[in-house]
Amino acid sequence: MYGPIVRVGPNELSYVTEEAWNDIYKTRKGEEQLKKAFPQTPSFQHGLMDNPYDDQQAVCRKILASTINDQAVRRNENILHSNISALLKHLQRKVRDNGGKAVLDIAHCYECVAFDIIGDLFSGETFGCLKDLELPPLHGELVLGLKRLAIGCAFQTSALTRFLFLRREAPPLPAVTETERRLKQSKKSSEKRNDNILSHVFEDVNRPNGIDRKLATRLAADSIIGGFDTIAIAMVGTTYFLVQNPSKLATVTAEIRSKLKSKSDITLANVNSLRYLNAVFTEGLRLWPPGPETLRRITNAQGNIINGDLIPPKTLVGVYHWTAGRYSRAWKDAEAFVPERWLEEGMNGKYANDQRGVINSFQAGPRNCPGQALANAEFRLVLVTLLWHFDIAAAEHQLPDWSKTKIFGLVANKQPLMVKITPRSEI
Ligand code: HEM
Repeated sequence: MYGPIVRVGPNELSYVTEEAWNDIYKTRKGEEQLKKAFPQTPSFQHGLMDNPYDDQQAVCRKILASTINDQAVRRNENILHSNISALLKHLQRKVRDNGGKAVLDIAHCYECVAFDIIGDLFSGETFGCLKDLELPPLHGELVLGLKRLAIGCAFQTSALTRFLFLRREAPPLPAVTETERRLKQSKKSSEKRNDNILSHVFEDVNRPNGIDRKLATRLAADSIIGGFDTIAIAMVGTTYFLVQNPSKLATVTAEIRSKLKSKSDITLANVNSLRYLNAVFTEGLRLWPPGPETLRRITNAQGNIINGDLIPPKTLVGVYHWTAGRYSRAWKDAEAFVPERWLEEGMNGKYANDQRGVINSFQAGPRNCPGQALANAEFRLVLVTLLWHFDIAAAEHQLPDWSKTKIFGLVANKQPLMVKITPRSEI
């Protein structure tokens, strides 16, 4: 068993402590923030996620965050509902066509709905996934992009690999190409709905001292990169743990159906108050973080105090989400799915000694996730809609053990999740 600080590479430390979150990711008065360690290729256009400059990052963040924050999500709640309804119709048809029950890959369904929602919020055009429940090639290209990023991060760590692999121009990111395509299209279209991410980001370009077009394109693209798959992964992981733990599934289903009497009660305001569901979400993220590895930071030129020690300059440091969520010295029953540990009864009882602060699923500090409100809303609305309409169960008696899943940098290897769905009997 390793301790909470592990040297995971010649120049890299991994931490699992609450203090490390503060020291690595938060801003300290009068001190420069620790920079993100991202692969740097010549003339690469930074957006938000990979922006190494504190001042530019803060400007970009303000612009993007205003398009996906709580208010923006509430204003666009109808977009979430219309896409979720499209998914629901597919599920209902499959059940009807199969004599009252269907076995399907729910992971694929989640990927389709999440991709269409982000497309719709982005510029008012979905990716068409929910038409025939099919993902376009762009989805695979985006996943590949994240894998390439993981390889780039590894190459960044040594002078030799930097010289060999990172001195050439990087090919355009698929999300940027898609953003440029949509920009052209929106110029041609006469029917514009301006309350979308792309329009809001480009509004800034036209302001005095606004950001330039190249940066705006890359910034808008970051919302696709950050939002196209993260929520789907959170939903798949959580559904896996729910069908693996039928008593927890029964508890959350009962909460949903008892609090929301009719279909029209499935609203953002109502689902936010479901306390067991909230605990399910948090626990799902603990065991199945969408970015399981870490986004490293690099210590400053004079070094930094981290977890009480002075760490030399230019050392890579980070908290690995997967490791922190499953660290058995921080969690009782670390590998078990126990939403109760996030509820008062668990916090004051059996799980009182859990070190909840060793995870921050949406990160901490000035570079935490600006998509949190959207993730919270979408996760809840999709899961609630599914469990309100259907009884679900694992299709196989013996579920594969996902704790052995291979992790490739920022992405865990995807696998299908076959579930059996039947209409809830009382409807
Ligand atoms: C369950 C869903 C999600 C999780 C768990 C998640 C998690 C995270 C985490 C951990 C970071 C920090 C990365 C770092 O270390 O620097 C981050 C950053 C970011 N996320 Fe999310 N995210 C989710 C959904 C979304 C969505 C839906 C969007 C956009 C629509 C989004 C956009 C971003 C962006 C743009 C950043 C970079 C922020 C910055 O550097 O200032 N995320 N996210």
